[in-house]
Amino acid sequence: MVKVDRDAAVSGISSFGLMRAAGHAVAASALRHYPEATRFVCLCGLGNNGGDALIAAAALAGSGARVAVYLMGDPARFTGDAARAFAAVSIPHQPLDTYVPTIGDVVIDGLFGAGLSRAVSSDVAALMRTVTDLTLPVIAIDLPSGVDGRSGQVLGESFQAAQTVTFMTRKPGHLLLPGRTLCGVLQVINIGIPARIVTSHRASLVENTAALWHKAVQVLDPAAHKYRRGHLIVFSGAAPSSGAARMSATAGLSAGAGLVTMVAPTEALPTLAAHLTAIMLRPVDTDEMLSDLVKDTRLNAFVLGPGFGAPDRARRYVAALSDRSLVLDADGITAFRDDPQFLFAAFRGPVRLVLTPHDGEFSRLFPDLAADTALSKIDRATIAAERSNAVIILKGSDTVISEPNGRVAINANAPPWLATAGSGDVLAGIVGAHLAQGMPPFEAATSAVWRHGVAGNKAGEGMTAENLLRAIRPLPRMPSSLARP
Ligand SMILES: NC(=O)C1=CN([C@@H]2O[C@H](COP(=O)(O)OP(=O)(O)OC[C@H]3O[C@@H](n4cnc5c(N)ncnc54)[C@H](O)[C@@H]3O)[C@@H](O)[C@H]2O)[C@@H](O)CC1
Ligand SMILES: Nc1ncnc2c1ncn2[C@@H]1O[C@H](COP(=O)(O)OP(=O)(O)O)[C@@H](O)[C@H]1O
Ligand SMILES: [K+]
Repeated sequence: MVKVDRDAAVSGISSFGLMRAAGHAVAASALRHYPEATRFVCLCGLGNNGGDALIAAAALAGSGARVAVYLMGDPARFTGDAARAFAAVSIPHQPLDTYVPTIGDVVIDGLFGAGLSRAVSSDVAALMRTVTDLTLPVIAIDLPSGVDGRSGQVLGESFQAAQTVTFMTRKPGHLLLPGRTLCGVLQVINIGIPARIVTSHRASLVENTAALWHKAVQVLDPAAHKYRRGHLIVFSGAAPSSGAARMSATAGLSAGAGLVTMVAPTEALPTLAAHLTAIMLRPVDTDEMLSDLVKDTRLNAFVLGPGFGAPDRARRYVAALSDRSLVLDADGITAFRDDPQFLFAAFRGPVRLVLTPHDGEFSRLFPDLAADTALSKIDRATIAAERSNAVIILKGSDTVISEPNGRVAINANAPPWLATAGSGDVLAGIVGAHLAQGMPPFEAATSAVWRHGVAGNKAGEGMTAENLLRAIRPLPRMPSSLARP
């Protein structure tokens, strides 16, 4: 946004005009959401976030509302547009430390926005806690103060906003946890910067929507046959833990792989056969049997890990699959905890590995990245993708998907009830189906995470992973079907 602002200024757009538009948008939101407020309390830092709050205060006062303004520091230190706003706005103001939060107040939070660079001071943190304890509604300008817009992390303490009004586009801190929750309801307001300037700086970090992958979705022509839709192989572990892989396989078939074969130890076949119908079975007990299997080049993609157990065997099988498209999940990831470099070295060259770790599994392959609290989830996924030469799906409610050349997507459509046993197995199967259909790994992964979220919303709260399987829907092939649930 700093670059966007700079280009907007170069193209002749008045930066003070943008601040005025921002402040008016905040005032409009305050009046719309809290017509019953006893008073609006505008808390102003000394940066442009405070400038926005001063404009909002003037607009609210101009509309007849009762307004109080508290400044964090000496107003002589205002510079640039914020100084101009201070000069233009003639509202009485008081020092921030004299503010006594009172029931009936609606707080307009203009302390810090994009410029937050260190933990908030202890007095500000104490004020934030008092406002939270009194459950006063907070309208955050750009970001709840205390939330780092780059990472979504809280620096010291933050407001819990009821509403957040941001400008032009969402930033990572609006989508990543805990920032996303602290924003409350997010409004993105166009303050008049041309879209071409915003998109020219979008760089490689985007929200995961159909725009990212719709062109890679397989189009079924009337002459399609099952082999054209891809043949997916899912590895099963021993019989008692074969449910996870069955869910991956069923998800793969529902997600559109033309054929799915489960490969399993002979002892597990009766159990699998009792549960499966459309999915084929093939016994593999030894490395020789596996090398026979993988001679078939029509097998387009493999999923290994859910319920697999057997770390030694997992490592040998993965080595035998290193020139194929592979989704490595769960036990398949954990199998490499003592020697992640072996895995990464095996998959050099064109990207063909998709890793689907939750945080725990991530820390087994990338312990240094997991331990580094200075890294955001985006940083961790990006470095991990470069290091492993794999597409990384770093799961959670704010799943981040990254690829080795630096593209990163943040997913935002997942409902919290996806946190249920087996839901990750379903995701692995969907990714496998997309790879089997020939989607490039990053597109296969991003579209699978999105589709998993749509299925979760469709299945609804209280769903189990079985319900999720039945809620898998076709992928949109047009960017116009972007609408998020
Ligand atoms: N295109 C846009 O997005 C626009 C953004 N505007 C506003 O401009 C804001 C960014 O303005 P600034 O860059 O001035 O940044 P801020 O207003 O967020 O704060 C910056 C100041 O606070 C200081 N600071 C940082 N962390 C601190 C801490 N923990 N304790 C005490 N002081 C701290 C910084 O040194 C800096 O002086 C946005 O968040 C938004 O509200 C608007 O004015 C209009 C246009
Ligand atoms: N709070 C949450 N909100 C939304 N999605 C979640 C949440 N917690 C987990 N998920 C998603 O649910 C899935 C869980 O996968 P995983 O942890 O591997 O579980 P399992 O091994 O039981 O299948 C992942 O896709 C993850 O992104
Ligand atoms: K703020």
